[in-house]
This record gives sequence, C-alpha cells and structure tokens, in this order.
Amino acid sequence: MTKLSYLHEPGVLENLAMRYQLNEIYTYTGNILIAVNPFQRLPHLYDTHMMEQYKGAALGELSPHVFAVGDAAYRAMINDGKSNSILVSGESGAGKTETTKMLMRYLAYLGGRSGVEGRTVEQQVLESNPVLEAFGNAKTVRNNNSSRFGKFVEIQFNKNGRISGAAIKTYLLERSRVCQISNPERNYHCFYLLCAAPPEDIEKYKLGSPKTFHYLNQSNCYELDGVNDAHEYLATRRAMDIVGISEQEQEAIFRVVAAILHLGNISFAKGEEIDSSVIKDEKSRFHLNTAAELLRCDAQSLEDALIKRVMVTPEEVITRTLDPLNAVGSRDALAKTLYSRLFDWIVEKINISIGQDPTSKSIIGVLDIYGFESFKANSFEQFCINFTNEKLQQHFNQHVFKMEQEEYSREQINWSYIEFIDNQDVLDLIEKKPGGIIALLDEACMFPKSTHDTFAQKLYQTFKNHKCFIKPKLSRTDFTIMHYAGEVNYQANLFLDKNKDYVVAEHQALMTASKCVFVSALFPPLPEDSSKSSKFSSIGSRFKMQLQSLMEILSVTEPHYIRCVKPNNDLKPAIFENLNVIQQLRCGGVLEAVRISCAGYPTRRTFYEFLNRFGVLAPEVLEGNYDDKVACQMILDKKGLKGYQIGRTKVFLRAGQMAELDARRAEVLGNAAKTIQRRIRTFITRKQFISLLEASIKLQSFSRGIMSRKLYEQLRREAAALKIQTQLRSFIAGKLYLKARSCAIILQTGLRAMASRNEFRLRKRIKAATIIQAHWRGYHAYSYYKRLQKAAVISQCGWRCRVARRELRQLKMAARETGALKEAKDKLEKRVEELTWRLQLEKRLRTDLEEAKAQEVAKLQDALKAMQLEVEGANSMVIKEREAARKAIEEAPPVAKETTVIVEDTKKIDSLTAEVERLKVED
Ligand SMILES: Nc1ncnc2c1ncn2[C@@H]1O[C@H](COP(=O)(O)OP(=O)(O)OP(=O)(O)O)[C@@H](O)[C@H]1O
Repeated sequence: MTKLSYLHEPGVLENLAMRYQLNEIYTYTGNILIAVNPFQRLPHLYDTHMMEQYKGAALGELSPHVFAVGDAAYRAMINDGKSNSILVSGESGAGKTETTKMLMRYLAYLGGRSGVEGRTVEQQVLESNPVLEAFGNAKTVRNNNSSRFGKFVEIQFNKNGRISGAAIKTYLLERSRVCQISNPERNYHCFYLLCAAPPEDIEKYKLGSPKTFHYLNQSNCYELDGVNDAHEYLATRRAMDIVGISEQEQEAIFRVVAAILHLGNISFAKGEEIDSSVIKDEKSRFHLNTAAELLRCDAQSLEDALIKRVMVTPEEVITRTLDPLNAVGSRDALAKTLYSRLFDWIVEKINISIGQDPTSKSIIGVLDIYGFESFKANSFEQFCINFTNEKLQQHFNQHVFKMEQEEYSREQINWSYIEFIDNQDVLDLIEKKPGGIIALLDEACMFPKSTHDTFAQKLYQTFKNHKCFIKPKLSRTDFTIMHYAGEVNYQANLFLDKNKDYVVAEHQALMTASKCVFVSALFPPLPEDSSKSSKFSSIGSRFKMQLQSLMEILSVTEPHYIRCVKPNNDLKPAIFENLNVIQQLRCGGVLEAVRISCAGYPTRRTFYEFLNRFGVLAPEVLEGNYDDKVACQMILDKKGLKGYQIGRTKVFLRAGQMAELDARRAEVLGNAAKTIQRRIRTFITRKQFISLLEASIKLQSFSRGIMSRKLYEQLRREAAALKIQTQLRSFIAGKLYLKARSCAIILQTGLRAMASRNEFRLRKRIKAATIIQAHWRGYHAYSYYKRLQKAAVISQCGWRCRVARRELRQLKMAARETGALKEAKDKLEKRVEELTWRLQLEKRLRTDLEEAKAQEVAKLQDALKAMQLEVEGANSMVIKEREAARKAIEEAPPVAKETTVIVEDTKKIDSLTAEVERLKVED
C-alpha cells in the first residue's frame, strides 16, 4: 500500500478490492497487515510448505502474509532479544480468531520442538483454542463462531527461541448471553455440546433437547451449519485432556454447565405474602432439585438464595423476600456469575497447566480483541470495547509517530513541526480519575438512589464543555462520544446494572458451602479485610485496570498490527462492499495511519529510487555525473517544489508532491510513449498492410481462379445447351417439314384427284351433252321430218281430197247419167269414208305426236334442270374444294400453281346453257 503513489482512502480501498478479487487477502499498509476475510478455506495459504517458505524470509520479500508478520516478530525477538506483540483487531466476524490461530500455529512451528510427541507447551497453547471457543464463543448474527471475550496470549520463549510457557488473559466475557439470547443467535457453544453428549452423560446431568431449556429456547437456532455438536463435544473433551484439565475437573465443569441450564428452568410464582415468590410448579422444583444436586448444594438453601435476601443491621437480621421478577433476576445473576467464574477458572487452569516460564526474557504476545463498534443502540459493552480501541489507537499512534520520528532522526531531517495526532482527550473523558465517565459511573453505582437518569444528568453537567462529549438534543439519557473512528451514541439506561460486579452474599455463601470442591473453589470466601476496605467493585474499573496492565505489557513490546476486515455482512466469499470496508479501515486506524504519514513526509524514496524514477524529468542532471544527493536536489529545484527534505539516504516529500512529480513524469513518459507508440504503430500498421496486401493478392488470385473456373464451366454449359437447342430445333423443324411435305403431297394429291375428277366429270358431261345433243338433234330432225311428213300428208290429203271431189262430181254426173254412175257414187262414198277415217287417224296420230313431243320436251327440260343442279352442285363442290385448296395452299408453302380448270369448266357450262336456251327458242 505504501508503494502507492497516492496514499488516500480511494486508493487504499481500490487496492484492497483488486487484491481480494485475486484471493490476495493480505496487504501491507506500512507496518500494518490488512487481512480481508476470504470466507472460504484457502488451504494452500497455510500449509507447512508455506510456513517453510516464510521461515526466515525478510518482511516484504514474499507476498504479504500473517506468517510474515509472525516471522518478523519472532526474528525481531530472537535478534534484538526484545518482546514483541501482534495486535489483531477488527469487527466481529472479520477473522481475528482465525488469524490469531494461524499466528499461534506458525509460532508453535517456529518455536516448537520437532518430533516431540505428547503434551508439549505449543500443543497445549494450540489446543487451548477449542476449549476457549467452546466456552467463550457463540453464534451471533455477525459471526457463527463469535468470540464473546477479548484474549491476549503471551507466548514465552527461552533463550534458544523455543516455546517455554504461555499465559492467556481474557477480557470482558459477555455475561448477559448466558441468560438472554435473541433470534437467530445462540448461547455459548458448550450448552449445545453438552445436550448432544453421549446418553450416559445426558442421563447423568438429567438433560434433554436444547429446546426444553429456557436459556436456549429463546432463539429458534439450535444447530450450526456444518457443525456436529456431538463430535464437537468429544473434540472439546479431547482438547481439555491435552490442555491438562483432568477427567474429574471436566466432569465438574459440565456439571456446572448442566446446573446453569436447570437453573434457567426454575420459574417463580407469586407467594402468599406481598412481594414474595415461590417455586412455580413441580417442573420448576424438579429443575431446582437437579440444579442443587449438580452443584452439590442443599436444594432448600438454593431456593432461599434465589428468593430471599438477608439484611444485617446492627440491631437485627432481617430476611426479605423477593417478588417473582426479582427472583428471576436473582436466578439469572447466579447463572451469570457461575458461568463467568467457570470461564475464568478454565482460563486459569489452562494457564496453570501450560505453565509459565519465569526465566523467559522475551515473549510474543498475540492480542485478539474486538474492534471498534458502533451500532444503532450502543450500551456498556460497546463503551468498554471502544475504550479498549481508543487505548490501542493511542498505542498505535505513539508507535507510528515514534517510528516516523526515528526515521527522521536517522535521516537527520528537521521534523519539529509535524503535528502529533493524539486521542488523549477521549481517553481522559473516559478514564480520568476522578471525573472520567468510568469514575462517575462507579460513583453512581455506589450511590443507592442513583438511576440511569441521574447518571446521564451528571454526565451532561460534568462534560458540557468537553470537546469530545455531545449531549444529543432529543434524548434524556443518551450521550455521544467523539471517538477517533467516529461519533458513537450510547444509551446510558443499563450502564449502572451492567457495571455492578458483585456477587449476592447469599449466592456466595451457598456456593462456598457446596460439597463439590470444584464449585466451592469457584467462589472462594472473600477476605474479611478486603471486603471491608473496598466493598464495591465495578466491571468498568476492573476492565480499566486490566487494560492498564495490558498497555503496560504492550508498551514494552515491539508492536505489529494486523487489521482484519470483513468484506461483507453476508459472510460470503468474493463480495467486497466498499462502504463497509472503508468504515472498518477508518475504525481500524488504517486510514489514521495514512493520515499520520501524510502529516509528515508521507512519501520517501532512496536517492537511487528517486533518480531512477524521476531522472527522466531532467536528463541533463543524469548525464552531468553529479552526486546522487545533489542530482535529487537539482531535479526537485528544477521542478520548483518547496518544503521537501533531503535526508542522508532518502528524499522526503510532502503530501501531494509525489503526485506532482508523477504527473510531470507521466507527461514526459507520455510524450515518449506517444513517439514510441507512433513508431510502433507505423511499423505494425505497415507490417499489417503488407501482410494484408499479400493476403489479398493471394485471396484475389484464388478467388479469380474460382471465378474463371466457374465462368468456363458456365460457357461449357452454354455451348452444350446451344448444341442441344440446335439439335432439338433441327429435329423439330425436320419433323415440321416432313409433316408439311406430307400435307402438301396430300393436298396436291387431293387437288390433282379433284382436277382429274373434274376432268372426268367434264368429259362425262361433254359425252352426256353430246348424247343429249345427238338425241336432241335426232329428235329435232325427226320432228322436223315428221312435220315435213305430216305437212306432205296434209298437203297430199288436201290435194287428193280436191282430186277425189272433182272425180266424185264427174262420177256423180256419170252415175246420174247411168247406174254405173251410182256404183261409181258408192265407191266414191266409200272412198270418202276411208279418207275421213284416215284424216281422223292422222289427227289422232298428230295429237299423240304432240303429246309425245311435249313429254320429250318436259323430259329434256327435267334432264336439263338435273344437269343444271348437277352443274351447280359441281360448282359448289368446286368452290368448296377451291376454298379447301386455298386454305391448304395458304397453310402450306406454295408448291403448286392454281390451275384454270374451273374457269374452263364454267365456260363450258355457260356454252351448254346457251345451247339449251337456243334449242328452247328453236322449239
Ligand atoms: N483466513 C481465513 N480463511 C478462511 N476463512 C476465514 C479466515 N478468517 C476468517 N474466516 C472465516 O470467518 C469466520 C469468522 O472469523 P473469526 O471467528 O476469526 O472472526 P472474529 O473476528 O474472531 O469474530 P468475533 O469477533 O465475532 O470473534 C470464520 O469462522 C471463518 O469461517
């Protein structure tokens, strides 16, 4: 972190976040190690191989690690013969206990005796952890295995650097948890472990499910994820064996734990007298009896101790009864006292059995203590915790400042004006005697009529002008203290009750009288004189004294700081909540350390480093072959910086000066980088261009090859298609030609046939006409002959008639003349008769001839008509055929020429018609 050029909150936070994402959970900020809780097992970080690597490695040589801090403390102790301390702090769940365990493991590895089996000191030190965790840890909302006490483990080393003893000091166990828990938290683990113990133990202690005990069933949480209480019980007993707690002692410890559970189940009902109470029911009595039995005391005495108070006045002894509410309070007070005494006994026992080494000259102390706390509601516990942190912060400030001072002195620079940041004011406010808050609280506790109200008023009155004390406007009992890590508002309500640390005399007497040595040892009788001299003891002042002695120890040790950080409240890996972390860094004094550094000369560089880094700002100085110190001075003067200091080996810069030099350097380097980038870009671009060009040419030739092949294929296909088309067309044309040809031939044949038929028909007609003409002419000549013959007959008849009549007249004249004449007359008469008959015959013949002629004419006319019809039919046929022929010719290519046959036919018909007409006229 100190290598960051800009040491400020965002820089620190960003650095932590980035490292956390890479599972780099450790980071140095100067001499503080920041450990961000990974919330996941990272075994590779803590294996033996890792321990070997860090053994003897200088701090900073390897990656930041808790082992490196342990190693630095161990080396410093060995080399300088001085005690060291490692202060591990952080909020609940940040990983303090885990880190402390790692440290102890590493120190045991460094200072342990290899290959030694059995109960070695280092093993006992390590195994003390599970025992303390079973009795001092509980599940809270912020941590499933939260230590409810502070711890300082002092590991003693002999002159050979081997672990020779250890001492564990605990601070401020959370007593209220024994009787009161809220959902989803749990009570101390040991209660649940005992309820999951083997059946014989359960039977012995008359236990059952945790759900049946009032001290456990106030919350719905009974089990922990991934934790088997039955296994843990056995593991705890094993660890107890190792740390030297005997079987009988273990039995007694768990007997007391069981007794506390039974105590919690004792309920009270109102008694017959006013303000009195009685055991509520049989069930409660059973638990009372069991508790008494387990504590090896008289049940009646226990009952009396719970519900009665004895007041001794000079005159008499008064026994007062408690109402049920106060009886419950009395019961809980006994449970809390029992438990805290038990816890203290276990710690004490561990210390005794591990053993102290009075000859040890050097120790390494590991402090695992709660970090600064600020909740919505803050009570006495937070007050004590924050008081501790103020104390540690002061120690830290002094240490950091001292280191700074040492460095400045070493470098022989003037540091007189550096402001020392101190929190003495707050510490005075809290612990000053007389007049501090703790003193006022003790005073209020001793004064029987005091209430939290009067206590708060007293505070307001006393500190109304104190710059670190604020009275909130709207509250009558709250008060605010301005701690180094921020303002915290405390509720004074329960301060008085929580500060009182006395055991009710009846309880003390009861327990002291226990038949069990273990139990009675938990409550040793108070020395007569001491009880008189300081009757009152308060948690606050006891804690203050504990802190005092802790600070005394720490002040003679070389401190190393580990700040544990909880990256998120979900207790999940890989989540880094910035706001949460920055708050913890502020509270953990990390940013305060940054601030202290910034107050002096936060950045310092050796001459070599400085020239190496900023030589580029004045190349002429580098070339000038000056002394390093002079060269640094020249560069700083050239850049016009003021207020810096040049030490013996280092340049010391004020806050912000490094940034300024960096900006200039960045500018110079930026320009240089731009030139290099330009050249490189040109080079790269040219290379890219050439390779692109080559590639594109290759690509083009390749694609052209493909295209040509495609084109050739297409042309080939086109040529083939053309050939196929030609063949097909010639085939179709051939077919068409043959069809047309055959059509033409058919047409020609038809036409020729038609012409031949016409010719034939014409000839037939001519022949018929000739016949008709011959007949007609025959008929005509015949009828002419007949007419001539008839005319000749008629003229002959006329003539003969005339001759006959003349002869008849001559015969008639002769017959008259003689009888001959009469014969001649008869003969003549006969002749006349015959001639008349002949005339009539002639006439009839003529009529017949006339009729025959008329019939012949009619017949001829019919024949003519028929012929005309035939001619017309032939004509229409000719027209039709002509039409068909024309169509065929039109369709077919002209092959044959039109003939004139029809015209000739028509002419012939016309001449025939004329002939017929002429014959008619002639007729
Ligand atoms: N280095 C680590 N590697 C893996 N897990 C860790 C590490 N440090 C802490 N954890 C986890 O975080 C949990 C809380 O750690 P731990 O009990 O040490 O916190 P704490 O600061 O001691 O809290 P509290 O003040 O409540 O006792 C542990 O139970 C463990 O699961």
